[in-house]
Amino acid sequence: MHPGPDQETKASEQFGLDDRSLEQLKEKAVAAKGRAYCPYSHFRVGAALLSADGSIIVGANVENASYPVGTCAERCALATAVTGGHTSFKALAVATDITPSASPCGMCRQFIREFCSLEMPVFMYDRDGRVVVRTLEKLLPMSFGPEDLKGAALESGTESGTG
Ligand SMILES: O=c1ccn([C@H]2C[C@H](O)[C@@H](CO)O2)c(=O)[nH]1
Ligand SMILES: [Zn+2]
Repeated sequence: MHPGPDQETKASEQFGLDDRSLEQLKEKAVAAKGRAYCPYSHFRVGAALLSADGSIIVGANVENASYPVGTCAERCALATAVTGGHTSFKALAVATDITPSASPCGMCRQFIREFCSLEMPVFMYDRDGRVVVRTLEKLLPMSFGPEDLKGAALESGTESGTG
């Protein structure tokens, strides 16, 4: 079976997204892939975030001569979105040139967890535009997030953060 547009439509319905927004999100993730700076791995990744206000913020992987310093497309997009004032997100799309599609690395999953709900869908597009979609909860089960720290602060009476 070819999991093409049919599966996308189902996913958009399942997650309450309109088809047009999802199509734009995919197009922008694929376009962002073209902006990747990856002279070391030659592995292009594009990411696009759908903000609650309907705008789309993109990112791509940006590598470095000191290899570990490079950053992934997902964290690039999120940092850009957050510093642009976006605090709530409806979906994330990631695009690569491989098949089957790649999924966000562990570091990115935790980074996404900080700002996005566990129900948020992550659409992963392969080189042919085929998509696999999973919720953040599915990608990062039993996760640790901001509310866990709040619980600790309340218990010890240090919620002001001043010690
Ligand atoms: O989901 C992923 C996986 C990898 N990369 C980047 C990191 C590095 O620049 C290159 C190879 O790992 O791909 C991403 O941006 N996102
Ligand atoms: Zn990553």
